[in-house]
Amino acid sequence: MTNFPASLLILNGKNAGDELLREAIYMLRNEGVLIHVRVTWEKGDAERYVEEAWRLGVETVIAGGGDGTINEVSTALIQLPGENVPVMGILPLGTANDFATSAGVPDTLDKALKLAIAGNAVAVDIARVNNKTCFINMATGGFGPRITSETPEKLKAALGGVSYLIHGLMRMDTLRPDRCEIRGENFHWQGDALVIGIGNGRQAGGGQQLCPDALINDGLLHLRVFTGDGLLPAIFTTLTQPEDSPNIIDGTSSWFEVSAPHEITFNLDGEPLRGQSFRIEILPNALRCRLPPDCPLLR
Ligand SMILES: Nc1ncnc2c1ncn2[C@@H]1O[C@H](COP(=O)(O)OP(=O)(O)OP(=O)(O)O)[C@@H](O)[C@H]1O
Ligand SMILES: [Mg+2]
Repeated sequence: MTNFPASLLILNGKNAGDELLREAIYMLRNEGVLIHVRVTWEKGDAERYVEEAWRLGVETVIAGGGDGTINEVSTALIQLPGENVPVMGILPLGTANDFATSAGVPDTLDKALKLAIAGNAVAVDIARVNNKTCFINMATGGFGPRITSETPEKLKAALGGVSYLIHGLMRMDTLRPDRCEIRGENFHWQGDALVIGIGNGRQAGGGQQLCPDALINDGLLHLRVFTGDGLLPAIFTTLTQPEDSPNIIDGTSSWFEVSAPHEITFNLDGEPLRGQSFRIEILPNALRCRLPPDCPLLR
């Protein structure tokens, strides 16, 4: 184990009291593995710790948290200059962990830690919105003020992944289709959209496979639009039997432009972004990530 590359674990503060994790880290250190640990308190902390990791020269920065933590760590990593940019490892400790789950990252602490520290590093894509905000997993968009707001923290803490489903049902009444226009390479669609999913990865919202064919190293974004008149039964059929649904538009492109006469809220790996026009582009091979050898998201 002493030959394992040095790591810095960025632990989302929500998980700071995890005693099993503390034991696992001490055990690794006893075996000679160099692993620093930093704990976040709010947005922005992860970015500073990524810079520190880079200055320390560690080979791996481990994102210990959920999709939001992975988002912050990966976004900060792609901004680092030079050649010695650390690789990203993933320790799934969030509520939904959509990216980690769909990537096949083990959900047991020991296995996930081993993979994060010493797994095979693969170049993966990241998506950038309006030249600024990034997402590594998925952007989901919809109309209505509350549709993509984050599941309340208390509900998440009490119910875990199920809370997304419940919260989703609670806010169904706010779902309403609205006009929008979407362009991409060889792609143009205009109509009434209910939900828009643009994926680098495949699933969001605690297991909803919005872009089932997406790969994180194909240089492409996968688009799925749920169209229709906003009747709830339609979206349930659509989610359960997508192949039979007339309410689905699919597309792939290295970029998409979405514009609408009314405000859309996009949820980028769990963080909201509102606006009327979005340009989303893929940045191919933007960072390296330690993933399982049989990762279903790799081509
Ligand atoms: N100490 C802390 N306490 C509460 N929130 C924190 C803390 N540190 C960072 N955050 C915030 O946590 C959010 C990211 O949480 P993350 O997505 O990792 O977990 P999650 O939402 O529970 O999991 P998932 O997104 O997989 O469902 C960010 O908005 C970040 O600013
Ligand atoms: Mg989150």
